[in-house]
Parts: sequence; C-alpha cells; structure tokens
Amino acid sequence: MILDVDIGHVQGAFSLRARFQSDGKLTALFGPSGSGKTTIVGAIGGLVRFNHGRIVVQGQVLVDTKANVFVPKHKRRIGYVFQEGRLFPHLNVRQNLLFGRWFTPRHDRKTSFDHIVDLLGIGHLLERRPSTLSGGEKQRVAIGRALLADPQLLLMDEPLASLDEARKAEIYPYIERLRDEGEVPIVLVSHSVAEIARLATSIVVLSEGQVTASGPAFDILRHTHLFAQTGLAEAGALIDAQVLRHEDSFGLTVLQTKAGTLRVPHLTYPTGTGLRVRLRARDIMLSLQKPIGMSALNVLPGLISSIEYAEGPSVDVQLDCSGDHLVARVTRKSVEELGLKPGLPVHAIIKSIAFDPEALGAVKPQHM
Ligand SMILES: Nc1ncnc2c1ncn2[C@@H]1O[C@H](COP(=O)(O)OP(=O)(O)OP(=O)(O)O)[C@@H](O)[C@H]1O
Repeated sequence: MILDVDIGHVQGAFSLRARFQSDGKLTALFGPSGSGKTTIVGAIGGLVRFNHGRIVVQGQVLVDTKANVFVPKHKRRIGYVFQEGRLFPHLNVRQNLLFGRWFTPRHDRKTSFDHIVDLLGIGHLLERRPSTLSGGEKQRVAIGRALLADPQLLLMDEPLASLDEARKAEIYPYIERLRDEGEVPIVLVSHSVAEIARLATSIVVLSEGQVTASGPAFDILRHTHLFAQTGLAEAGALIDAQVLRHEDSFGLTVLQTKAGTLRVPHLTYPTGTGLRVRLRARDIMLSLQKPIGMSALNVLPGLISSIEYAEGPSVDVQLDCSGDHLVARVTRKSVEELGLKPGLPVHAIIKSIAFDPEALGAVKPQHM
C-alpha cells in the first residue's frame, strides 16, 4: 500500500474525518473548495498536526496518535509542489534544482540530475532565472526540485491552477511521464474532473470533510453523482484503448477497446499506442435496436448493469460492454418509455470522445 490515511481533525468550524487507502501511482484528491483537500495534504506533509489518526506512506508510519508517533516535517521524505512554483528568485534553474538535494542525506540521493532534467524537458532552461520562465516552465522546475530531494511521495497541491489551458496542456504530458515512468508516487489535489480523468490512477472524492468515495479512477469516474456539485458535465467512463489502424483516406483513426472499435478523427499516435479514452455520460445515447441510417460512427453493444437515480430528471445507466464499463446519462422519461432495466441489451451511441495519451511512448494499457 502506498498510502494509508485515517485522519480525524477539527479546525475552527470545520471537521475532517478522512479515511482512505491508495496504491495508485497518482492519487487525486478531488472535491469542491473547502472540502479538506489541502488539510489532508498538509497532514501528510507534516504541516498540519491533526487530533487523532494515522498516516502510513510506503509502509513507514509518519503519524500515529495512539502510539504517540509524529515524524516532524523535515524528517519526512515528502516532496511538495504548490500552486505557484515558489522558486528562489535569486538562484538560476540549475541552483534551484540542486537546492532540493542539500537536505537529503547523501546515501539517499539516488535520483540522477540529468534524468530528471530530461524527464521534465528543462535542459535548455538551466542557466535562466525564474523571473524569465513561463508559468508552465516554473512548475516543471518546481517538480524537478521536489523530485531531486528523493522523496517517497510527491504532493502536488493544485499545481496547474494558476495556468491557462494552453500551459496546462503543455505540462500534462510531463506529469503523465512521471506517473508512468517515474519511481515516486504522486498525490495530486484537483477540482477539475477533466484533469483527474486525464491524470489519476486512483481518486479520493471529498465533500465537507468526508470521503464520499475512493478507488481506482476507472471505477470512480463513471459514478457521475459523485461529481454533481463540481463537474457533472465532464463526468463519465474512462476506458483503455489501443490504436488499431489509421484510415487515411477518410482522415480517421480506428481504436480497439474491449467494447469494440471506435472511429475518431485522425490521431498522430502510431499503431499500438495505448490511450485513455474518456466517454462522458452526457455524450452517450441509448437505443434498443442497432441504429441504421445514422451518421454516428461509434455504436457499442452492451447490457445494462444498473440504473443509478440521480437528482432531477436524469439517471445514470451503467453499461457492461464486453467488460468495458460505460455510463449514459438519460432522462427518467426515457427509462420509462424504453423500459430500460438491468440485464437489457442496448446499443450505446457515442457522440464525442476525448483522448488522453497513457504516456508519451507506446505504453500498453494495463486493463486490456
Ligand atoms: N487554520 C484553520 N483554522 C480554522 N479553519 C481552517 C483552518 N485552515 C483551514 N480551515 C478551514 O478548513 C476547511 C478545509 O480547508 P481546506 O483548505 O483543506 O479545503 P480545500 O478542499 O483544500 O479547499 P480549496 O480547494 O479551496 O483549496 C475550510 O472550511 C477552511 O476554511
């Protein structure tokens, strides 16, 4: 287990009762403002001393209030990346990066400087001062500095929140590389569903100081009611796919999933590349018959596994499409008119698909 957290804490009017475990390479703490994400990150990092509970990171007990264990912040090997880079303005990038090492005992210095510089693509920035870097470059340097201290765990508290969409898109591939190729597990605070769908392997959903759900990203994201307050429009299923072939004459790429093939506008990834495919619940319609005479390219057959009643006129219909789990958001009225119920065969018609490369290289998805 990478992370085992059990925290009971009261600060002012706010009370936190958070219990979760994660063995994910990138665990996202997700929830609306004030739900307790930063307090949990602070507790793991040793910045917040909580009333009772236990925190174990990679088998090492950092806090156990019953046993009177509290490893002080400077003795924890936890890396921190904040919303704003917090680089030292008077040091250049190389000096900022090396600063992280000074506090790590010599025998624990395992991470190679060149490897981190290469992984984060910051080799050309080494002699520059932070004031001359873009927001995205600053964050990459801040991540590098944290990693060069050889942490057991990297905490990232909304590291991309101050960046615009273009800068975020620039930095996501580096976080994906850290997740897929790096040695250090990551805890990422986020309140963007699109971001956690792209990056997380495990998700902990928080609401008013309580954990409302936790587990693998593939299981959590398809329960759209968990995202009702924060990102309903983005919620949906995450499935693994592989690039099967390119149909150049039509400008299309064909993807293979367990559920069947999907045709999408041409992608530049080579055949065999593993991709994360996000199918938003609002982008899926259901049909009892296989549709004919219709322009939609992507129709997947499946069985209804359950119907989850959400607030208002909508319901979430969970589907099992040959082992891929999809979710469609339809109206209660459609459920009644079509007679939708568990066990019924249906066809999922997919209106639009979002892609996230599993890694920069051709990494095989783990779930296929
Ligand atoms: N030192 C403190 N004393 C009293 N209340 C506090 C203190 N620090 C935080 N709080 C309260 O604890 C609650 C949780 O705060 P926290 O920063 O953990 O939430 P969050 O989920 O990270 O929010 P955001 O997304 O806005 O950063 C909030 O209601 C906040 O006002």
